[in-house]
This record gives sequence, structure tokens and C-alpha cells, in this order.
Amino acid sequence: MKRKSDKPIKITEVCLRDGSHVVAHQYTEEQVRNVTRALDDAGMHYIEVSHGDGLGGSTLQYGRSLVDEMKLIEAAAQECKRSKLAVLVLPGIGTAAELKQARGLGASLVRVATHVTEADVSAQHISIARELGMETVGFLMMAHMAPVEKLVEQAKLMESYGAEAVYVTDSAGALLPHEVRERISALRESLDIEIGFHAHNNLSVAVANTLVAIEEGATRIDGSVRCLGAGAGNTQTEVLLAVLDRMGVNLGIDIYKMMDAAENVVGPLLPRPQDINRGSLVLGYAGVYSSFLLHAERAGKRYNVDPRDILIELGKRKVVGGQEDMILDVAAEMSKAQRLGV
Ligand SMILES: CC[C@H](O)CC(=O)C(=O)O
Ligand SMILES: [Mn+2]
Repeated sequence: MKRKSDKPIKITEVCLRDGSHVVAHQYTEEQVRNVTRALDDAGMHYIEVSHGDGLGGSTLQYGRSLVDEMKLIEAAAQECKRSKLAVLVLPGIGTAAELKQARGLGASLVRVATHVTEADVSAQHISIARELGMETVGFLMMAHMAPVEKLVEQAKLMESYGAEAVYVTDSAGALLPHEVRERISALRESLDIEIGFHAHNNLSVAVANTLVAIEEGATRIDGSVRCLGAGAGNTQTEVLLAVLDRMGVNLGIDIYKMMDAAENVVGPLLPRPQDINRGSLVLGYAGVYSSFLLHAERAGKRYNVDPRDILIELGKRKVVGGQEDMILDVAAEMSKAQRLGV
């Protein structure tokens, strides 16, 4: 593979954070320990652990965690011998206090996540993370919703606040390979910091998109073992590693150990196969936040509305992360309209 960056590629495994959405934030300490131990043993670079919506996400609105995420972070930190521990924080949900606590428990990298057009709200969190001595990464979510110039402008803001890398985050799994190429290439030309890419597989192009991102110069790459992430999941880590190895890119992560972790440790955690069903396909097709799927399915059951219609409507209304309460409102409105035959 011809890469446009000569920096090493670093993989962040997100099944214990993005995958938290899939298990409705019900991870146990034992599950987190087992997964972390297996990933660490394989040589994973970074392992992210937090509530699915980041630090402080355990609320009625986003879903309560079974176990306090700080306990999960502490457990994961104790299992990390080689891997570094990462956390995610969304300004407005997670506070400086939680970030400090996570740092104290052993988290050494933080991704500060904002909607793609709202990078300005990340300034304080980025600067606090830098003061705490953490590797600090910006995470621009729903990257398909902004034109390339806007994405570049927002990434530059994060860089100016002190971010050491900025991610193009395809939260909805809506980006197509040529759109990933345009975005990563524009960022490479405009930024002096590393570029990352986080995919969702709702249109079945997560691995392909990730390869394009790497070719264009992205060096921070996310994946989830067995696709254990919101919607249809993320770039499947063990598959990506095998494909990269076949392309002559070896990242020092043991592929057999990753396959075994996928089969024996993560596989049994899946509540259902992470295939691309009609719900996850609609997410990518409509460009809706992947973590909305479970909420839309629940709302659909409650109000007897097809979850696909709810997701399409959310897409039309450009509902973004943090507006989860709109899902019930939309379902209730649609149910009323159905009853009245409107
Ligand atoms: C709400 C946080 C979100 O799950 C972050 C993420 O992984 C994404 O936007 O894809
Ligand atoms: Mn995600």
C-alpha cells in the first residue's frame, strides 16, 4: 500500500466504548477485564473505555450504565500491561472532574468529541486534557454533515486549541470512499497534526473507507472487534489488521490473538449478530447517528411505528447526538399522524 504519511499507524479499539451502545451500557467489570486482557495480550495500541456517550454519559437520557464507568476504567487500567487506555468525552456531557478522575485511574489519551460544526465547544476540555498531560485528540462527529471546507475549518480550530490529532468521525456510517478521500486529503493539506478516521459499517464500506483514509495519510485508526459498535458496528479490527498485513502493513499486533479474542472473548458478548440489518442500513442511508438505532427500535415498539420511518425522519430533521429525547417525540408524532390518517 502507498501511504501519504510516514508516521506509524496507531489503532484504537473501541468495542468497550462504542460497543457499550450495543449492550445498552450493561458491561460488567469482569467483561471489561477479560476483553482488555485479551486485547492487551495481542498488543493493541489503545483501548477505549467509557460509557458509549463518553464520560458522564450514564443518565436517563443516554442510558444508565450497569457499572460506574470509573470502576470499568480502573479495571481496564489494571489489565493494561502494554496497551494505553483511552477515554472519550463530549463537552456538555462529561466534565473536567470526570476527566481528572479518569486520568487518575490510568487513562492516558482522551478524545474530545463534538458535532462536526461545533469544535468551538472543545477548547476548554482540550486545554484541561493537555494540562493533565494526556494525549489529546479531537473527534469531529457526523463528518458527513459538513462540506469539506467546513470540516477543515473546524479541525483547524481543534488544532489551535492544542489537539494533537483530529478525527474524521463517520458516526452515521454514511460516507462513501471518495468522500473519505476528499476529507482526509483536505485535512492532510491543511493541518500539521495527525489525522484519524473512525468508521461505522452501516453501508458495508467501513474497511474500504479505512483503507482509503490510511492511503490518504490518516494514522490514527479506530476499529471494533466483531464490529461491536453502534449501528452495524465499526471497522472490524481483526479483519482490518489481516487486510493491512496482506497489503504489507504490519502494525505489531498479533493477528491470531486478535482472532481468538474476537471468537472467544468478544463474540459471546454480542446480544445479536452485528450484521447489517434494515435498521443499521437505514442509519447509513439516512445519515443518522449510529447510536440512535436502539433508541429508535425501542421508540418504534412503544408507539407502533416502523423504526426505519423514525430514523428517516430524524435524518430529515438533522437531529444530532445529544438530542436523543427527540427520538421519542418524533415517534409519538408519527404515531399520532398514523392514527389520524394524516
Ligand atoms: C455519542 C458518542 C458517539 O458514540 C461517538 C462515536 O463513536 C461516533 O460519533 O461515532
Ligand atoms: Mn462511533
